[in-house]
Amino acid sequence: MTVQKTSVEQRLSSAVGLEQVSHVYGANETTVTALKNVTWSFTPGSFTAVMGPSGSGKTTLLQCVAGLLEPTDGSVLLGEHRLNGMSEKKLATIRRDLIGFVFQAFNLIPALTAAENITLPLRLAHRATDQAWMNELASRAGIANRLSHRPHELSGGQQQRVAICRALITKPRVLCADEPTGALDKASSKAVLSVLRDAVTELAQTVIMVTHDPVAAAHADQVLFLVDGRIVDVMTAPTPERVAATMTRLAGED
Ligand SMILES: Nc1ncnc2c1ncn2[C@@H]1O[C@H](COP(=O)(O)OP(=O)(O)OP(=O)(O)O)[C@@H](O)[C@H]1O
Repeated sequence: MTVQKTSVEQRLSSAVGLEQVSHVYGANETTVTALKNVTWSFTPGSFTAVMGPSGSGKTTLLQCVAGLLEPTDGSVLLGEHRLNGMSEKKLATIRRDLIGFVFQAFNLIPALTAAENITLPLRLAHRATDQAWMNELASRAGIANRLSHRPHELSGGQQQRVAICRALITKPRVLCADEPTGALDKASSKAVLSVLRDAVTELAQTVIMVTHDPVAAAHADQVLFLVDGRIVDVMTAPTPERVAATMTRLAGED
């Protein structure tokens, strides 16, 4: 089954719209088609998990959404901005202002404190720090008493929460997270997922998270399932058991 949303209303009310997005890596006889005609609308203020077998195109999809990768075909719309064909300069500004990205490996700067890591995107953009916002984020993430620590003095879960604060400090419209709990134990994962959930529920963020973990996916409002570069199923109000059952079924069909 291929699930696609195409109505004009859905596109107009979307935080991110993908229209017939395809992506092919490589050239000539060594090409890999990672995404095939994906059309989807991510509703503002929603939490979406993206799942699928290894190599199904999840990271490629997330990178297209974040403007880190230009699809070989189709369009990516970030609200009113169409990313295709945009100059690298404009794209960099859009990424800086409208997108937050969280990686499995945290990617914090070791020599900077947690507070300095969080405010780095603002300093790079020559913007002042809104101290009240910084304090709110840090306290929501439960790291307010860790702000003067360097990354090596923090647990993995705390480092990921710093990374989420860093992604949210610019108040981006969309937060993209690529396996944010992939390197964390159960308790740290839970804490990180609750920060992402709060970002959606209380800060009206749009969160798109790639994960392999059915428990993590169950924190989302909906789960997109990718197989071979296509959305093949969508689940709303997911539970770990239903997500795991769908993954097992899809692996069997693969
Ligand atoms: N830079 C690249 N050059 C060539 N092929 C690539 C490149 N990046 C990804 N691919 C291929 O594109 C396909 C989709 O990759 P992608 O990383 O998006 O999948 P994924 O679902 O995120 O996988 P995983 O769960 O293993 O991280 C795979 O077949 C992969 O080998």
